[in-house]
Amino acid sequence: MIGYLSKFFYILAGKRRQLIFLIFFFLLTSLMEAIGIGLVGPFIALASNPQVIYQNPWLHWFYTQSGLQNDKHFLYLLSAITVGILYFKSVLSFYGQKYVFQFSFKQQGELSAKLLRSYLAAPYTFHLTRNSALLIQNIVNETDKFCTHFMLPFLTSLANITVILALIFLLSKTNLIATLSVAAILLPAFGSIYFFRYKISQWGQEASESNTEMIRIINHGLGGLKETRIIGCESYFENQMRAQIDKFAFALSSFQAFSILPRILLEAILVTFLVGFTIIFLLSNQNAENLTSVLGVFAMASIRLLPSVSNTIYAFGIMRNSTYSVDKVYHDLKETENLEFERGQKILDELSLRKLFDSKSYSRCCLPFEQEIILDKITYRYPSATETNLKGISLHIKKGQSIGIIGKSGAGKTTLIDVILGLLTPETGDIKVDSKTIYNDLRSWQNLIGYIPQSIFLIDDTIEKNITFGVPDDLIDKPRLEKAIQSAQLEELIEQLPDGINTVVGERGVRLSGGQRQRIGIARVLYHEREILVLDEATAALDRETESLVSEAIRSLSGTKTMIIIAHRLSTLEHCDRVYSIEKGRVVKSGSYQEVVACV
Ligand SMILES: Nc1ncnc2c1ncn2[C@@H]1O[C@H](COP(=O)(O)OP(=O)(O)OP(=O)(O)O)[C@@H](O)[C@H]1O
Repeated sequence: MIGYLSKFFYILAGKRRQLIFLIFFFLLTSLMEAIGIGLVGPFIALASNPQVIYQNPWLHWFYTQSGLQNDKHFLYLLSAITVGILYFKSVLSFYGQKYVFQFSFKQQGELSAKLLRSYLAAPYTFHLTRNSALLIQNIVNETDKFCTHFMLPFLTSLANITVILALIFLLSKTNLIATLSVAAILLPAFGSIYFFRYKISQWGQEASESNTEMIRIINHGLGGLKETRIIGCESYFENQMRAQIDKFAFALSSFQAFSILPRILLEAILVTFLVGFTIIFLLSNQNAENLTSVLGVFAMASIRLLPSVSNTIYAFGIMRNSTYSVDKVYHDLKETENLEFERGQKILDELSLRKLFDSKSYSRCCLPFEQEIILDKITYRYPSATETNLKGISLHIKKGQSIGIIGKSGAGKTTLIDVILGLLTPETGDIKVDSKTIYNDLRSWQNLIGYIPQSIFLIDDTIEKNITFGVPDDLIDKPRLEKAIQSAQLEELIEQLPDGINTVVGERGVRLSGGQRQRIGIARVLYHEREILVLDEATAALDRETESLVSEAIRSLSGTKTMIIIAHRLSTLEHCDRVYSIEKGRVVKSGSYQEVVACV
């Protein structure tokens, strides 16, 4: 558990001051509680025999200090102090608990945001090996488990443990043998958690894994709804889901059933002990007055001790059950932090983002680009690939030029584009802009680029938000938006829609045709007015007529923009200044459109 606590403190880095404050707060409330309960014993003894004032040196001292002349008045004063302290403690512990809840749930939100940020900043290769269901599970469920099933029980058990220690100390002052007996009863209950610790962790892991699997199955079934419906395999996904639900239910119910066991045992053993203690006390003919006061303290202590102990045992169980979540959150934060550091890639803060989208300061966010881009002997191999995917590729692109890249399926065109976009880092070779490597400041290089992939990603929002993608509302440039819509041949479509540019396109743009989605992607890149345009089969989804109109719009940019275009339809590359033909990760031919295409 100590190892998990160090992970816990790593995850909560920067919050140590609040944690220390909380721990002190709990110590204070426990102290108040101990004093309150400690006063109950003398109070009962005093009520049944006022002579105790003169027998007990503490009470006698207090009595003389109070200046009261009457035993009864002293009893009233003592009862008022006892009740007052308990009320004060109750108010204090209410606010303490409230603060703990506020702290925990705030941390959950911050942790989810921190994880999302880490995933967004992580290298592209990180995402090539991770299923998004796993990331969703980590951001939403594991952070929830970390906060509500690890941090919250940890903090409340700190409070409970201080109460337990204070009460045991109090008991030991009253009757040492009885205290040792209580300790002997409590130890096996704590021991049961220790004994079953691996099983408890395993149940937690199984529940988490089936949760991830459930998200994955839902993604598959609903994500490919058309295919699912036509093939008729709905029950295939349903059965997969049921299998995971069974696993999840088994893991959760096993843990829940186990976690109440110590509490039930503890209650039974403690009651047996109290009854046994009373009988032994009576049989040994001890003073009944002593018994009343000792039992009074014991009864109060049991009322408070029993819930504290069973809550602590329950909390330990829950924490143990959530260690898998702590591991996952810790692992991903640590891994992405290292990767981010290695790559020097950073996420723009609010101010830099606004600068980037503000046309007045845009150029200051970019790498200076006046002459040329040089790709110098780029080699790249995917982490899971056995063969090198790009083998010493060199390209030379002058500012304002358009180059075309052709090649059979699997030749390495998209891989090359991903290297140019800065998503994949080459094993050897360099990309230079005006003789400066882009790898010293990848973000400034990416700020120069506009990208249109084979299939455009649309958010479930309005057409306007999809075109201006990521631009804060107050920075949306309306005339620029109109111009982009016009150039991407979207005017007619928008006019037909009842809500025009404010029409919501649906998840991944389901309410639009493939060609319309692609044109929104083209409008997006035109709106952002980047210096370099990278088009990966950008017009492939368009019909011939729209394609020629859109291609015309793109072509009209040649000379002003630098373009890197991948196309299967060779006619799309006709206007390119230079065409490169790629085969098995190598440039096999380059030259003018006529020189290269004539050989294909
Ligand atoms: N994530 C990956 N991990 C391992 N290998 C990959 C990965 N992505 C692509 N590859 C391999 O890299 C090679 C080049 O793929 P790439 O997608 O660049 O080809 P392409 O020329 O763009 O093909 P297409 O025209 O069909 O899109 C292929 O052999 C492919 O199997």
